[in-house]
Amino acid sequence: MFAALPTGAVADPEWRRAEALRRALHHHAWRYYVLDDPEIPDAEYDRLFAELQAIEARHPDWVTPDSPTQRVGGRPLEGFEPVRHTVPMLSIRTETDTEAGAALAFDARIRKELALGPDDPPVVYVAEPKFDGLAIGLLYEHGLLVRAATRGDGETGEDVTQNIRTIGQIPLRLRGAGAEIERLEVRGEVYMRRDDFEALNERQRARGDKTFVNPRNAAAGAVRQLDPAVTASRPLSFFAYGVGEWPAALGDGPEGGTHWQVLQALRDWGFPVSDLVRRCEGGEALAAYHRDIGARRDALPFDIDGVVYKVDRLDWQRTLGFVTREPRWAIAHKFPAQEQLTRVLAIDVQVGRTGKLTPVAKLEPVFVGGVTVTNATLHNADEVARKDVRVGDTVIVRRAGDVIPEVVAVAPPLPQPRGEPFVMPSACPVCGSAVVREADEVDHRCSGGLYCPAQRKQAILHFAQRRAMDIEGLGEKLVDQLVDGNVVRGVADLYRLGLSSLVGLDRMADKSASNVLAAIEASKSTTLARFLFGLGIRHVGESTARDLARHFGRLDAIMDASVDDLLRVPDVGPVVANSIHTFFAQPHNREVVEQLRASGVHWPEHDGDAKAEPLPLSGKTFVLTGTLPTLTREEAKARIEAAGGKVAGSVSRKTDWVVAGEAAGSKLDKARELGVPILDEAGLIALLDNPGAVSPGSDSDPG
Ligand SMILES: NC(=O)c1ccc[n+]([C@@H]2O[C@H](COP(=O)([O-])OP(=O)(O)OC[C@H]3O[C@@H](n4cnc5c(N)ncnc54)[C@H](O)[C@@H]3O)[C@@H](O)[C@H]2O)c1
Ligand SMILES: [Zn+2]
Repeated sequence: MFAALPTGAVADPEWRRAEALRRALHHHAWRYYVLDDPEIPDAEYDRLFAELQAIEARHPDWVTPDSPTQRVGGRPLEGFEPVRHTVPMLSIRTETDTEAGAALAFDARIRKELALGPDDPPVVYVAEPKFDGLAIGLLYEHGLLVRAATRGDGETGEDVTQNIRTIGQIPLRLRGAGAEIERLEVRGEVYMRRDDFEALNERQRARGDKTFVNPRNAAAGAVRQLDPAVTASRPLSFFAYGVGEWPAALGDGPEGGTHWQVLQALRDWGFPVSDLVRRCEGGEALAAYHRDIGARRDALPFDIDGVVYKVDRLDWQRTLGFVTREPRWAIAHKFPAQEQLTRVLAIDVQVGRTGKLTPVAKLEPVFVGGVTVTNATLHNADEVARKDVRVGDTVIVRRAGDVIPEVVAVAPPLPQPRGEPFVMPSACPVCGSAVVREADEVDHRCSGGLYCPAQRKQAILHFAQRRAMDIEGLGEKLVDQLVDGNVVRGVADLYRLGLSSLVGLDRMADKSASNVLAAIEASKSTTLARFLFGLGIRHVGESTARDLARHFGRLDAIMDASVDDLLRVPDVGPVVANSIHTFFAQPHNREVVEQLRASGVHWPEHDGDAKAEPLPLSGKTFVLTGTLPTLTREEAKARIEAAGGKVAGSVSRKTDWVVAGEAAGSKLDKARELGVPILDEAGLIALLDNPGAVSPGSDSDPG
């Protein structure tokens, strides 16, 4: 026999859809509330939630008690002590319609529920930003913070007191009259400012760690840490917006008491209360508030996802009461979402003014944070690999405030088969020069600094600056015009400029044009150090340029120097040496240098310090121990130093020779242990007389 066929609701495709939605919403609520690591943007979650609500509204008998529409938040995490809320911490009914009409509809509903007639005065509301963070209940006894709890599932939260104590904006002791209240529970939002969030992610990125999706999840994750030291290391902020239990000491709440008074009291007691909160009379005023805050949203230092309207009179709040998971006297009126799903059409690489390569996702156009976005940054190659973003994937794009849109994560399901993993090109997509990535750096860079069109403006400004070629009058505005008008394509073109190409440019009279030309002409006579610095080779600042000029004396010697040759310059390490070598290995950079020389740029050259005969033992370190048969310590030291060597006090791996005499002690043992060559006096004299003959390794052990 077959099992009975499903009948009634179970066979209904809409019932099956509701089941699927419940399953999906449970999964995403778990990722969001329990793990602080959502897989889909809030807007997507809200869309699924609204769809389920609509089905449940048509079929009230299908509503299950565990339906996400009937519950608040998520289960508390194990590892925290559970805290039962005396007054439940609820959700707020969300109005996703971002048009002003939603405010009017809320006002109309409140008037109806309060049975107000057309002749009654407008209802007074308090309108507040809806901070995008994590709700916290703070319990104070006799003015002292005794417990802090998360919302959890609304009934039971997590005890996060130790973590909350690390947040400077949360008072540990209340001020003024607050100190006298026997028991007070303050509600508010822990959040992370946008700049703090960007800086935190920047640090994560630099360390090669996973970045946070948005400030809300970073804040929630920081509060729900088992180790308070981790919380303390994350920059968290706080706004208070209400009280749970109305303090018994204040009576039953003043007759005619208002939410506005509560906020003022919270301020007096030492809590940060947003100065964006307003009293509004009637629905039109709420709609105006929504528009006003919406227009200022991008400029705020923190994320908000909407505004909250609350009936001001506390007695009316009590009259209106609650439904399952939300109060009837408040509503959240949303703004356009700052995160959306879209598809990656391609991953391009952009070259910045300083040669930095940035992978950028080309997106299917998507409306996010109030604008249509078609490009979003992926920061660097490591970041693309860490997030594993590939062409064809669906991703979460975030655009908040003035921060450039960013791909924050790949969203499941992944397409099958997937695209190829992204690889950084080895040649600059703009100029074809070699792309390099230095040790300990996350960024890839184009090495064609002098030639690369992406870096033209920067290169010319650097070249012309006072400390380099000193071309007075060639500032940013003029360079912009010259490059944008295609009059100048690189530094070499400066020496081909004539009066006709300058006159007629914005703010270029005959006089200033001839001044600039004269300055360009005068710059032809320069020094090798200035010229080198002006080339804009990465890591070659003024002082390195001077060292290079002194050491090599001639430009050709520097251009042809090997990395080893470059390493002989004092203070030049491997990173700098490689950077110089790579720069001159680019044929295009060399061409520009030739063009500059051909236009008459010149400087005095000399043979360079490098060519002077080096002392035979320069760079060698000796350690003396024991009594030598004929030479005193001082004599031995003087003779070593005259040959360019150094005498050190203790033996290390950097020691080239130990010179040991009678009664040599621990230094000799150390030399043996490290395998440092050992000389007796005769060996030392032989070495001083003929440094080439004895090399480290051929030791003559006196013992
Ligand atoms: N991306 C996902 O997978 C996912 C999953 C679950 C939930 N969510 C998101 O979570 C939100 C739903 O959350 P909710 O039901 O927890 O409630 P809610 O965030 O919509 O509203 C209640 C909360 O608002 C906060 N709040 C901020 N400012 C306030 C103010 N001035 N006054 C009072 N409260 C204020 C409080 O923390 C309170 O707990 C939705 O935005 C939803 O998209 C996303
Ligand atoms: Zn380039």
